[in-house]
Amino acid sequence: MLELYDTTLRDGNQGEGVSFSVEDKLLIIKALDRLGIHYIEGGYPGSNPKDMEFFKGAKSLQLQQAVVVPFGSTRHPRYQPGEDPNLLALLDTGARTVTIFGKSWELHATDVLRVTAQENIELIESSVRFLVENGREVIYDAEHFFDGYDDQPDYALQTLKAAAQAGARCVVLCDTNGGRLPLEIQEGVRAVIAEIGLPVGIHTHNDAGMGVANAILAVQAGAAHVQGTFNGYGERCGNANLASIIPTLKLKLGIDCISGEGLNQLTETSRLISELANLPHDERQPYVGSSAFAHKGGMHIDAVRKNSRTFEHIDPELVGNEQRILISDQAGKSAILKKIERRYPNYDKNSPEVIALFDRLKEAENEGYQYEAADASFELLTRTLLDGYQPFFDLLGFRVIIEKVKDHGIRSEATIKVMAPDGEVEHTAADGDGPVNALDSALRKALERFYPSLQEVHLTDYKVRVLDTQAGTGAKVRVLIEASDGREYWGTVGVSENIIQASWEALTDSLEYKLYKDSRET
Ligand SMILES: CC(=O)SCCNC(=O)CCNC(=O)[C@H](O)C(C)(C)COP(=O)(O)OP(=O)(O)OC[C@H]1O[C@@H](n2cnc3c(N)ncnc32)[C@H](O)[C@@H]1OP(=O)(O)O
Ligand SMILES: CC(C)C(=O)C(=O)O
Repeated sequence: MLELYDTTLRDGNQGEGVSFSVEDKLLIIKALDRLGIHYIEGGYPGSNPKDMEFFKGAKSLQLQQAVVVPFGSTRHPRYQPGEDPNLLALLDTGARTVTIFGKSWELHATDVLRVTAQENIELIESSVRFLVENGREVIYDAEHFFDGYDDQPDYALQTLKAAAQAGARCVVLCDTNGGRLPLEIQEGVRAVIAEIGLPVGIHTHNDAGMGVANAILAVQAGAAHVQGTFNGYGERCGNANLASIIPTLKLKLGIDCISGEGLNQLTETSRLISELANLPHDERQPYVGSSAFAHKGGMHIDAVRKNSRTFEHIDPELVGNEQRILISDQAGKSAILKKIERRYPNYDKNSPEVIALFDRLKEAENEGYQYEAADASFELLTRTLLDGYQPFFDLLGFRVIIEKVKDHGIRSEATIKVMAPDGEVEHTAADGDGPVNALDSALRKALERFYPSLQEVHLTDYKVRVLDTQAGTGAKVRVLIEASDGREYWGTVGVSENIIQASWEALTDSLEYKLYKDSRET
């Protein structure tokens, strides 16, 4: 069985902008355990009090299968093993498996540790032996193995043999600088397997964009343990991305490293980790990004409607992801049919309704509307054209006042008049941080009496894009709003030369969609 070793919480945490709290780490460990990861590197206890603290909390975790591992280095040349603070910190965690790294490249021994090549071998041997004699299972990470092997193959192998003779359970070959190419990795792994009677692991970085490819080739060359981080977090360009490695191993190479149910949780887990890292999820990530199975070209959408295998390398559900159809000016009638087929199963490409919607879409996109991120506006447009949908409210008028008095702040106020379907007219006013906020508040004030569920809606994103920059301040703008009611997110769009009008369109679509959605649910 191939071992999966996750180092998001240690090497991933070395990535720019990534810093997990103890609580984040505990949540991530539970998610990785549910997924089926075998080893989770939790942190570097010799590095900082937060990581030491983390290992105290980790002891009480009830995990199904994952082993939580602390990470550290071989002893410092200044200390004997029994005095080395870093080795003692590893023992202090109480973990039964520990990982330490040592130098495989003579350059690092002489220029960084400032010891001789032979002294470096002794550091490795004595550190591993000390941990083994203290009852620990040791995973030995050979830092810069491939650079060292390229420079002096015999020396690099000697460092591994020192770890093996001292009792390491497994040696992990690292492409620490991330600059090696797949065939070099394959050759190195094969050479080590031929020389060392231990399971061999792989740990690669992405500095040449080869992180995942290098890990996969290593496994094909016989590596039995693969390290990586979720979402590819890690120092510089990051580590090999486990969210790509795992499905590739399981689905392409048939390596049974994770269960089918585990694999189904891949997208959810990757998103959770982005969330806890407080970083935007990379939607272009293979397998787990929302663009991974999103089709935009009209011909491609036509093909996936006929058979999804034509443009999908795997079934997205296997990794917990889903197919998405993007509506844009590059869509054809098949794209429209795919979007509406559940509600209107009897339409085909020649239905006048479909042609009308297609023509309106092309026109609207030409005017600057973009429905790719505005599914809710597209749904309302569809319902209006195909079913004569009647909106829940009708705007009779609004006025926005922006007032600036010297030495005082700027003030925005909106008044609004709307009519509900029963003919009742509501006239309200509200202040706001800016004109759009004032309009939003006045509109809600007017409508919430009729439709209390609008209180659940909040705007989660507001984006303005200038469409014809050469027109200066007279340019047309596109406003995209994302809203949520805590259960669902939806996007709406508005376009105008007037930013208030564009915002108004997107805003009203967003409230209208909530009412439409609620009416469908009841
Ligand atoms: C490839 C990797 O990702 S390996 C992991 C790298 N991760 C980190 O560095 C994050 C955690 N590191 C830390 O918190 C700190 O560097 C500490 C606490 C470990 C050490 O802090 P300091 O004692 O102040 O040392 P500093 O960071 O300045 O220098 C690193 C020291 O580690 C030594 N060192 C580097 N690799 C090894 C090794 N494999 N074995 C033993 N010592 C090592 C260096 O020689 C240097 O010691 P020196 O100053 O006596 O020459
Ligand atoms: C020491 C190892 C595991 C490492 O982080 C690397 O080589 O990148």
